[in-house]
Amino acid sequence: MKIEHLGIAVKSLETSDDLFARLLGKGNYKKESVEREGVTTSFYELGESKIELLEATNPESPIAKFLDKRGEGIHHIAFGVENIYTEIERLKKAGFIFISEEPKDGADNKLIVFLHPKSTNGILIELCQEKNAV
Ligand SMILES: CC[C@H](C(=O)O)C(=O)SCCNC(=O)CCNC(=O)[C@H](O)C(C)(C)COP(=O)(O)OP(=O)(O)OC[C@H]1O[C@@H](n2cnc3c(N)ncnc32)[C@H](O)[C@@H]1OP(=O)(O)O
Ligand SMILES: [Co+2]
Repeated sequence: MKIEHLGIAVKSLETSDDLFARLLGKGNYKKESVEREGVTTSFYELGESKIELLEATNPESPIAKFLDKRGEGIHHIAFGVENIYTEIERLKKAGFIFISEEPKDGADNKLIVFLHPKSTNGILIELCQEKNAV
């Protein structure tokens, strides 16, 4: 398991892409919308991990609700795992609660699930696995 990405909620990708390009000294490598999640993402490589900027595409988006409640900032930590199904079972046995136990298509060619922050010390944790690894 590794930190695959840090998810950061932003109001405007245009503004934040400029800020992160200046901060990291390089541009994003991908911009991708995932309508099911109500987000447009913008990815930056950072060694073994990535930064995923997230802009809401509609007011019902989890990102829109997060921004309304907490403003811009770190939204979630994504763990990269070898086998998402094995990890779901392991974590369920260890007492963690999933928002949905069924992996879904995420951005950047991943399968993803989320644990509920109430079972993870108030931190939204995402598990993600390369899609072509299954
Ligand atoms: C495109 C996919 C991409 C990828 O990597 O591939 C992504 O990462 S998509 C990211 C956006 N999608 C999600 O976040 C999906 C999972 N999130 C959810 O299902 C909801 O956001 C949920 C269930 C965490 C909260 O939704 P709810 O409608 O219950 O909102 P509330 O504001 O009522 O929150 C309830 C409770 O949870 C706390 N909360 C909400 N968001 C976060 C967060 N990001 N980190 C920590 N805690 C969070 C919120 O403060 C409430 O706590 P309370 O003590 O009741 O105030
Ligand atoms: Co993510």
